[in-house]
Amino acid sequence: MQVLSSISELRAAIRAAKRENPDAQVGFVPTMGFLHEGHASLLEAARAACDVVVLSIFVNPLQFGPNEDFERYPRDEERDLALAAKAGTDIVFLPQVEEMYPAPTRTIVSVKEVTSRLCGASRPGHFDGVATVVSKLLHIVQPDQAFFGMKDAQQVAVIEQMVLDLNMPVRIVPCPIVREPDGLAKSSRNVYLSPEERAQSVVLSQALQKARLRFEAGADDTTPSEVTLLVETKIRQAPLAVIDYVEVLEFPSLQPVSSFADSNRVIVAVAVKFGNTRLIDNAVISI
Ligand SMILES: Nc1ncnc2c1ncn2[C@@H]1O[C@H](COP(=O)(O)OP(=O)(O)OP(=O)(O)O)[C@@H](O)[C@H]1O
Ligand SMILES: CC(C)(CO)[C@@H](O)C(=O)[O-]
Ligand code: BAL
Repeated sequence: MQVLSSISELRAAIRAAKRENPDAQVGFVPTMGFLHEGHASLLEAARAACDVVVLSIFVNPLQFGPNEDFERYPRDEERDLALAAKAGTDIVFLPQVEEMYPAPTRTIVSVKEVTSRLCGASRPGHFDGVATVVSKLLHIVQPDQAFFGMKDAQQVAVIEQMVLDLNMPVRIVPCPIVREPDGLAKSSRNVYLSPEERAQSVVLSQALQKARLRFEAGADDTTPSEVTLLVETKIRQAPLAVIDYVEVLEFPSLQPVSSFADSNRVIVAVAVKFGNTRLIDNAVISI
């Protein structure tokens, strides 16, 4: 496995791999590091579908708000490289901030409408930062396929819209959410939780499970506000949970649903704070 920190070295390595096999399919997994089984599942999906697997680890300052956790975001390069190697990665791109942003960027990629709700509303500017860095990374790596986790379902919708609108020649592959045995979605930020918060964080997945069961019992005789209330009531059973949002929207447009009779696919999306730690989770349900 090659570990590279400059854009020129990375481009040379990908060119060399393509010289060796001109038909090589390049798979790309962008991350912010502190890798866990969720990231490993993306690398394994890339390994299964592609000949060359490229992983990027970059904590992107552009997507963090002024009062967010950029400085304290967990980092562990040695552990990340061991996990990446085990998952079959060929090339790891580990740039410093100065390599990605040698000067203040004057070009921002801003995706409209799909960013107006959920994390787009709670974290102003966040998706401009994500779309800009993902656009840069896609231009640098030029993969055939790029793999993203559905834990960040709005991010998947944003990137799919960007790739469509800007005619980027890459296939976006959404991958399922990997969970802890008790249901909590794996996330680098889970390490911030105190033991008490960790125990209570299980309400997110339990609340989404309740929503799933409600749809299974019959989508025709429920409403978005009833599902929202069901989910909020379950989350409020955790005394330390502070709800940021609970929303039921059409997926992937992320626009409001008036009645389930008119929708094929909806997302029940939640963001909940435990102390300073903000967790997100969702269920995408076909009706
Ligand atoms: N539990 C998971 N299952 C599947 N994919 C995941 C999971 N967690 C993260 N990913 C995916 O890994 C990629 C990189 O995400 P990132 O490095 O931000 O990890 P994270 O654990 O989501 O961190 P954070 O704590 O910032 O939410 C994204 O496409 C993300 O959706
Ligand atoms: C896609 C991404 C690597 C861009 O910084 C980040 O938003 C993430 O880890 O999901
Ligand atoms: N996984 C999304 C990256 C972020 O929270 O900034």
